[in-house]
Amino acid sequence: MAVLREEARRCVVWFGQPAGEERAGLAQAGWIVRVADAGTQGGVGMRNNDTVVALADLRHGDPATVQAMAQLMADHPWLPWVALIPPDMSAHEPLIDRILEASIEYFSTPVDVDRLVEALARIGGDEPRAADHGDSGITGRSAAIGAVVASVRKYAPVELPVLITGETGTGKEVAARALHSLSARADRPFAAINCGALPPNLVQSELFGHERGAFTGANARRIGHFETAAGGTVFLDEVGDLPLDAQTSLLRFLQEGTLERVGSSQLIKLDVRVLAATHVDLEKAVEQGRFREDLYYRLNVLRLRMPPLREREDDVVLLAQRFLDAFRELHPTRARAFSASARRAMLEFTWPGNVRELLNRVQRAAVVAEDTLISVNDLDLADVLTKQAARSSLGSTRVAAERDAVIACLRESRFNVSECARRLKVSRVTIYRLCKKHQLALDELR
Ligand SMILES: Nc1ncnc2c1ncn2[C@@H]1O[C@H](COP(=O)(O)OP(=O)(O)OP(=O)(O)O)[C@@H](O)[C@H]1O
Repeated sequence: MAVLREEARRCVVWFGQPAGEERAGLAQAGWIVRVADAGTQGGVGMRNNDTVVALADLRHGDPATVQAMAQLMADHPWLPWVALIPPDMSAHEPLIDRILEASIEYFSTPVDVDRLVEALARIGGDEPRAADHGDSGITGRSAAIGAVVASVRKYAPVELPVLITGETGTGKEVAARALHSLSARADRPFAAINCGALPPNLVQSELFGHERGAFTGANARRIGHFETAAGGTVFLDEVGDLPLDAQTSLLRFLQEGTLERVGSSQLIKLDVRVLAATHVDLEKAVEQGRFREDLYYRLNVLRLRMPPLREREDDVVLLAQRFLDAFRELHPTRARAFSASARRAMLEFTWPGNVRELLNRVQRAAVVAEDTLISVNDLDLADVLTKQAARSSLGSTRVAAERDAVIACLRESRFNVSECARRLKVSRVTIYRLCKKHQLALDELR
């Protein structure tokens, strides 16, 4: 029996009246515009697999429509909102404040339609599944992760080592698994070994195995990770932590495809692809004599750099929502999505622990959240917004100081622009530019 699947659509629920040009721009980018008004109750014709973004067009903020927006917000708290704000918008009513607080992006009117389309693509996704990169298992829609996936697809079928670099928690192991699963070795074993976690005296035997009686306590023959992964892939995480004797054995394996178990002189031929990762600077380790230069060149044939999360702004909220959805499948929680300030804080934060830290914070927030929306406090990121506010007030203090300095100097120079420019050691053009920037009319100042 044929199974009919409804195609996913992208809809903007527009509270207000889109101009012809706005409607056409969105339609061209593949968005269906549904105009909503005071009569719109709860249901706005969304289907489960549709991507929906709500738009508060405050050019037409009549109280009944604002009320309908607030109702939709209450019924569907996880809906993302954007707001269009007219330049002459007067004092806020509490309902409008709530809408602005819930909005991820604001646009002053007249609207720059290209920017609006870009924002909607960011919020709602370019294509319904663009974030999954097919079968690679790597999630993200940022340009940086797109470049990683392109390299992974190129490197996967090539039988050469790949050196994966990147800060802790950036997904180096995820990338290694993708290289394996997209290679011809996909149905053979994948062994991930954290070299830094192995006791130095046991590294050789863990990797390459040992014979019975090879050392005190070796009561039986043991097969190492390389032999266990025969035909497949070995991923050596923190390869810079390998002791020098293990580096020598690894180099021989890469050059000749053979290994010796500890306590044996018999050469074993093996087909294993080696992937390695490091979060430390291996070049420096080579300079300091802690890492063999010849091994470094062997491992570094193909190089993959995993970008830190702070360079993947477009992925942060997407990954957070994925982690929350995965958590919801396994555990009971009220949380379904993130508040607007939580999203802002996630975008502002620099994520020193990268994707792993994001995963941990989201899981913790899902446990402590008492609402359907995860708040900035649930994520323990309230400080981030406080610092941002302090920075922006510092910015506005600087602007005010610049304005005051220009006015004072103009007064002292009896409004002679050339004299003022000389005193401030800038050009006359700069004085005119500053007057324009701070909306200072020379005639009115006199
Ligand atoms: N693109 C991604 N999509 C989904 N989950 C990801 C992604 N990247 C990383 N993760 C998750 O983040 C966590 C850390 O990833 P991973 O262990 O691959 O990082 P790493 O760079 O190898 O870290 P370390 O340097 O500490 O070994 C894992 O739980 C992983 O599943």
